[in-house]
Amino acid sequence: MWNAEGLFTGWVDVDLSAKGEGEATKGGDLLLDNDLTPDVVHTSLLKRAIRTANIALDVADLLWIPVCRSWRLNERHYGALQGKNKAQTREEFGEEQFKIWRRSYDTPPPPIKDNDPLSQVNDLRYAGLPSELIPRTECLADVVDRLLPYWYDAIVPDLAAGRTVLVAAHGNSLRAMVKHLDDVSDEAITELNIPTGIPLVYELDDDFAPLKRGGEYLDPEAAKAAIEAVKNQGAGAGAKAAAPKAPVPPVPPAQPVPPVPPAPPAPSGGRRGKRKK
Ligand SMILES: O=C(O)[C@@H](CO)OP(=O)(O)O
Repeated sequence: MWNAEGLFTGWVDVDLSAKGEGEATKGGDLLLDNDLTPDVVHTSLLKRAIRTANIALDVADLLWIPVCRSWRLNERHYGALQGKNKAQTREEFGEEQFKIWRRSYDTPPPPIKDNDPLSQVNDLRYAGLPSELIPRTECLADVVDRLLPYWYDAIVPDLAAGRTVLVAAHGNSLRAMVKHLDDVSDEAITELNIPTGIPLVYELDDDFAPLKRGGEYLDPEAAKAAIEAVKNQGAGAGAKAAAPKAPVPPVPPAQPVPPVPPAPPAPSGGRRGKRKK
């Protein structure tokens, strides 16, 4: 629902829109059409992933399969940007900062305050977690760090037992998973976007490495268009102004340097510095 409204979502438990329900139904059809029969499903603790899985599995008549849920599959925590409008944020802070917050590997958005109504510190579903494990913001590197224990301890054992595993998660938590699977560099991952609702299939070898790098979308044409749409989220009026047909105004010779947008407060958590692959 917040994708439709152009808002940063992160750990806020926003529901599926009618469009999202339609995508999930199509996802179930694609599983059926491709004879893909998951033996087990892993989801985040967020209802948009849980409902996506349920709708798709219902279509495939597989609602009965075992389910595991974990906060480690949750969307990347968007810190103080949660609930903010993407286009407005891009306009206020500029294209570069906007892209850094959305897609950089190791720069998290400013942290959310614990007393912010969109903070998750008092959310019942994380009551069993030590407070320091509940993110106040995350960069993608932080997501890789919290996702990998789940990959090794929960998903790999299912794969090792020969099971077909369905993972229903989120654009950025799945970017973290793909980064691990395909061994994508910290630079290259900034250009990777994962769309909603289109199953992405990885066949893995005995070492749980992909037989085909990048996997395979079950509807490659729809995926291509949807990837572009995700990439351009928040582009709004700026994108229209930059469209090829728009005349490019000449730059006057003595153009004053525009003021640098204010730097966000230093994040309290999150990973900084370069990480090895
Ligand atoms: O808002 C979010 O949580 C994510 C996923 O919808 O958006 P983005 O693609 O901007 O990282």
